[in-house]
Amino acid sequence: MTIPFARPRPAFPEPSGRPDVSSKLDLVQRPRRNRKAGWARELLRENTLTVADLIWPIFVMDGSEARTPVGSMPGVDRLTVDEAVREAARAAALGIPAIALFPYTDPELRTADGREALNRDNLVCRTLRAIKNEVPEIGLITDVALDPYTSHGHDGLLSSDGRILNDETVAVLVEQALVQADAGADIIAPSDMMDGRVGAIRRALDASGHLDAQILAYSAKYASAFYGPFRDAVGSSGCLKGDKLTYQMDPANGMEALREAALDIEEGADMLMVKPGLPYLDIVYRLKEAFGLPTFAYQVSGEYAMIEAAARNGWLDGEKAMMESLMAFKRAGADGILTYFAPRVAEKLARKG
Ligand SMILES: NCc1[nH]cc(CCC(=O)O)c1CC(=O)O
Ligand SMILES: [Mg+2]
Repeated sequence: MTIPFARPRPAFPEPSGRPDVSSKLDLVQRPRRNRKAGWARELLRENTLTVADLIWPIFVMDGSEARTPVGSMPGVDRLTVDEAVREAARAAALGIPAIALFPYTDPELRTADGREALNRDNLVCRTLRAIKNEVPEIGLITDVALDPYTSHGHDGLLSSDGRILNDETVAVLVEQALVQADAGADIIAPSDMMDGRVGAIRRALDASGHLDAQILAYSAKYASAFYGPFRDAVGSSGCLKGDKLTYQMDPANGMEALREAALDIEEGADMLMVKPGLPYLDIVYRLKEAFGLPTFAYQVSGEYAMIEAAARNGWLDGEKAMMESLMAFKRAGADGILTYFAPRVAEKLARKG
């Protein structure tokens, strides 16, 4: 049998008498040679993680000069707009290329139709304008989906018999995307998983002059338990009725991710996203291999929470686990990673020089 990447193995000679314990193995290849010292490991390393690989998701809330911790995400705070501007400036100074914004909407403003998503003065729009004004060099990504704004916590509109209405939802998402682009979003990221939304958003952006607004399509977004802490952060865990299984993907499916991504590319996606991250590295790899489009992975809230929880319990080395998890995304072919660790990683990489 020939083994790829290895030389054919000669048949072992018949044992003759007692084994000679002092004898050396007859090996031509000794892969450990290439790991013998730090300089050799550096020289031969196949992948690198740089600050340019990082996208930082942040949570914004109403008010001023305040931060409130997210209980299930130790180390992560919701930020008022002025604090978000300060953090954006810090991120830009560290070399983080882009920030993704997620709003904690006042529960009073949540409605069945999620109309606050279309308010040109909503939290996301105010944050976009403030950061664009003060930190114009950083890229701004906004999430297109209704869950931060709906009273039922779903990403789309709900019919009276409890179904998520696809085409009706897409019409609202198009408006939401336009409102975000008008307020200064550079990258529009639909995370709702409705069919046809990428094409509809692309056409509307083009028709309104936003030819340069990029679309980062959450093409393969799975119905995942790892979003739990995020739903706390944006305040939708309390109100979410039921589950998202009729629009987010089944964790058992891989081929379906290829079909979803192919459709989004046909419809005009500039970049693809896989979400969650670490449990779905096979999907990252397959999408990158199949399409070669810029492909991102989202190390989601639950992944962050698991590493932080174990680290804070002293069960693992948090810094090392953080770096290893991010390198794994690069090895799988990701062009970048959305991660709540972004500023910590950026600081660590900067210290290394
Ligand atoms: N459209 C909502 C959205 N956008 C990003 C996340 C999760 C991100 C995370 O867990 O960090 C979710 C949650 C969900 O689909 O319920
Ligand atoms: Mg789709």
